[in-house]
Amino acid sequence: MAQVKIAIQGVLGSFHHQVALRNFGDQIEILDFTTFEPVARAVANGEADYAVMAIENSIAGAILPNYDLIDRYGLSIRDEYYLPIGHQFMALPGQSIQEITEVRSHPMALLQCKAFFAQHPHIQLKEDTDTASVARDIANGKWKGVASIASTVAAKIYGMEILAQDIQTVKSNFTRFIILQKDTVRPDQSVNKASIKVTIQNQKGGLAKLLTLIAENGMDLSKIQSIPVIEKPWEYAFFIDLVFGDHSIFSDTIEEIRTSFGEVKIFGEYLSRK
Ligand SMILES: O=C(O)C(=O)C[C@]1(C(=O)O)C=C[C@@H](O)C=C1
Repeated sequence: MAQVKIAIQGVLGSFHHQVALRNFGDQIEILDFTTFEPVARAVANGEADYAVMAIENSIAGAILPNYDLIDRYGLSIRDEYYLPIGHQFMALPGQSIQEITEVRSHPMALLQCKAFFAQHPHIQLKEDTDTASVARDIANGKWKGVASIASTVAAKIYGMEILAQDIQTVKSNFTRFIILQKDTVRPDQSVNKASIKVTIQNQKGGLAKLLTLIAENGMDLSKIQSIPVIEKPWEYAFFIDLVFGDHSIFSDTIEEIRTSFGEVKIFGEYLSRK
């Protein structure tokens, strides 16, 4: 039987890879890419069945460009996954932290460890494609003086020594990933979360009106993110996550938003995994 193809950003041992395994099991084919855009494209053109995509982190915040990718490539959200993230500071075995002059990692990983590097100003920070690929490159190139921030799994795979454990600024650190597919997911009535996009013309009290409508319908707004509408300078679209108890209340709310604001795009209706 053909294996399910999952597109991810990052290599074996990256956090995306770990979510793909936890969500789909190990009988999968991984299509790995160095950036997020080809991940979205692979799902849109049918090369991959699903994508795993990080969307926000509890320390570093939202990965804004990914909202735009979901929108532009017309992808649907079928599920979400919250992965606890522990960042390990690792290098070739036998070195001390004092001997490390450079650390390379994914920009989101570097952001999550800002406090640690403030205490080690002799280490230069460099952005790279993903956490695990740097561990792999250090191992292959036998680079001394260079470290990576990656997972314990990546340290094991690439034979790195962990010099400092769990260096993220706050120990309890989570990244929320979404699982994407090309076709619209047909939700059943048990779903209790939805991701939508509403565009509001710049009018007095527009956003307040939208938020009031959501609150008055008893919906829990779990996330709101404004993204500029690039063709129309200074106009914004709002990406909103709603959590609800009753699906019919969600449907009614969407109708009310459509009546007041025009187009509402639904990216997906799924189960909240928080
Ligand atoms: O570099 C990795 O290992 C990734 O999977 C990327 C990524 C991200 O995009 O945020 C995933 C989780 C962590 O927040 C840090 C990096």
